Amino acid sequence: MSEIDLKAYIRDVPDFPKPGILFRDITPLLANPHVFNEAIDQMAAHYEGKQIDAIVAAEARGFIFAAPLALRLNCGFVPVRKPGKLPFDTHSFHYELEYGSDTLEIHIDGVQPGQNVLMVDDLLATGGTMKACCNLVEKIGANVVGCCFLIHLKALEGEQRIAPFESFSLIDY
Ligand SMILES: O=P(O)(O)OC[C@H]1O[C@H](OP(=O)(O)OP(=O)(O)O)[C@H](O)[C@@H]1O
Ligand SMILES: Nc1ncnc2[nH]cnc12
Repeated sequence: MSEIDLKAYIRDVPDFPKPGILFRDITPLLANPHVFNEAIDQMAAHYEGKQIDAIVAAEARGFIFAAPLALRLNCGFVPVRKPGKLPFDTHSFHYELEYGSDTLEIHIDGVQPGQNVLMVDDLLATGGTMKACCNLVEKIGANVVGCCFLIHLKALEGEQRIAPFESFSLIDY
């Protein structure tokens, strides 16, 4: 069991990016290689022994955890990006958030039907982003093995929103 208190490396920034939002800033954790490494180790340990072919994550903060975790689990990393950023043919998906809507894209050959896919992001808030990504992966015919987060903001009920997909987080508020 690790002695590192991961939560101690998250900085609270009130009223960012808007009044009333308490922003959970991951940059102190990222700045410390021992702590960052411990977070990736704990994520990898949770999925040890599971068959995972690929990790899918949305830009930008999701990439930070998805890439090292993919190397640790010896599987591919497939990026989901904002419109117009991916160079090859894409599936595009539009989704509703708590306030407003957004569009994301994935390469058509990024995930193959039948693959087991682990979804990764830095933070689960309303679950809108993750639910949209999971729905897309399933529409392609792949299986979502689980959804892995560094941080889970429980009061926003994102876990219920992404159900029945399983979620796992290292730090809960
Ligand atoms: O559960 P939700 O309500 O969907 O919110 C969580 C998402 O919000 C943040 O990304 P953001 O859109 O701020 O983009 P960024 O990673 O580029 O900062 C975070 O990295 C998650 O992807
Ligand atoms: N409170 C929060 N802190 C950091 N990132 C977020 N993304 C959505 N809500 C957030």
